[in-house]
Order: sequence, then C-alpha cells, then structure tokens
Amino acid sequence: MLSLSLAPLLTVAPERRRPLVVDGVTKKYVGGPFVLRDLSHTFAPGTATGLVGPNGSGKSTLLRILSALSVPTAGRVLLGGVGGVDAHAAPHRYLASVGVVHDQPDLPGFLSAVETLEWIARERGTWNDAAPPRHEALLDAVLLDERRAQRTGTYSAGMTRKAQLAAAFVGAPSVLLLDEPFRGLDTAATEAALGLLEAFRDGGGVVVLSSHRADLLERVCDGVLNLGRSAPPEPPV
Ligand SMILES: Nc1ncnc2c1ncn2[C@@H]1O[C@H](COP(=O)(O)OP(=O)(O)OP(=O)(O)O)[C@@H](O)[C@H]1O
Repeated sequence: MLSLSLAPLLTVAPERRRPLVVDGVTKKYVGGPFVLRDLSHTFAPGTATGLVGPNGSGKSTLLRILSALSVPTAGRVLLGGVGGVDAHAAPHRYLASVGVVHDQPDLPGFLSAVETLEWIARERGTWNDAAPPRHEALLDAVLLDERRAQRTGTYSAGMTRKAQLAAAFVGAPSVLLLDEPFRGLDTAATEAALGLLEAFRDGGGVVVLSSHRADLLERVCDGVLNLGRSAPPEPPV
C-alpha cells in the first residue's frame, strides 16, 4: 500500500496530461548504420509502453532521444503534440515534466539519496515543508533502507537503481522514461517498482520503459513498441 503522501508525485493534474509524440524520428550515428528510421508513435497519458526488440535495435537510443540526451538525425519529439514543447528545441522546459532512469548510474556520488532528492526537488520547484516526509515515503516505497543517508557513490547496483527510481519521481513528472529500471533489483524491490509505475500510469502519467523481462513488461504495459522492425536495411543503391 503506497503512502497517501506520495499522491502529488504519482498523480498528474488533468491540465498536465499530454501525449508524448514521436514524429518521424530517424537516428544515424556518425559513421554507423541507421538505428531508427522515420519512427512515429504517440505515447498517450495514462498508459505504459514497453520498448522491445533484440540487442542493438535502438531501445536505449530512443530513450536517450526522448530524454533529450541525444539529438535525432531527423524528426521531432513533442510533449503535447503539434504546438507542444519540443524536447530538443526547448530541453529545459521539456525536462521539467520528465523523470528519467538512465541505463547507467548517473547519481552524484558525493550526495546521499536523501540529499539527491532534495536537490532535484529544489530544482524542480517541488520542495516545501511537506517534501521531507514525502521523500522518506518515496525512499520507503522503493525499499531503500537506512543507507539512504549514505553517499550514493558507496551503493550497490540494486541500491543505486532504487535511488534512481526515487529520483525519477521526485520532481512530480508527467512523463517517465526508464531504461531497464528493474535491472539489479531483487524480487521485493521489483514488485515495489512495478507498484509505483502502475500508480503513476493510473494517475495519468506517460510511462515508456525498456526491459528484457517480458513478464514484467506484460504486467505494467498496455502496449509495446517493437523497434526490431523500425530500421529496415538500407535499400541497395
Ligand atoms: N554513441 C554511439 N555511437 C555509435 N553507435 C552507437 C552509439 N550508441 C549506440 N550505437 C549503436 O546503435 C545501435 C542501437 O543501440 P542501442 O543501445 O540503442 O540498442 P538497444 O536496443 O538498447 O540494445 P540492448 O538491448 O543491447 O540494450 C547499436 O548498433 C549500437 O552499436
């Protein structure tokens, strides 16, 4: 049972419920092959979508483009569709609505998990008197124990993943982008993460995630986007 104090982080206000639109996105790394080719897809509010496809099919690439870490060779990512916020033209504004779990650990190792959440909340404008107990409830929800007060640079892989998950929620996002969010989590922590993602999806959020665990994707996702088919071989010249 999730704490009621988490409601502001798990419920997206109706006016902030906007689709995340991928409009004709192509990605070709310099000197490499096309990874994504003219991909268009709409991720609707209140849904969770699993990115699937074999190794190297572009799941992380798409998540990096969606999180404005990588620029598409062509095409756009728009929060709110036509007339919405362009992820690459206005990344700061866009990312104010987005929570991300990157595949690689990306926490500031000199801060504890508690300090990391405070830092993000202050930056995102979700820091107030109610924030400290809410952050404790969030760290309880991801099952990060009392070591939440220690520097994240000392964490195990699973503890790091838990802290990353909490960090993704703490800014009250309307979109969550997660690259292999269950990797490194034990069974109890995996169940806890699934519960948080389900609550966020049911609260009107957009969830886009990759995982090689088909059983877990099946539990949380309404649909899948198969990238194994998005970049057919280049036609012969
Ligand atoms: N920075 C980069 N420069 C050049 N090529 C890259 C770069 N990053 C990824 N690629 C290539 O892009 C393709 C897609 O990689 P990506 O990591 O997106 O796949 P993935 O579906 O997430 O794979 P996996 O299931 O193994 O995690 C691969 O062929 C990879 O080698």
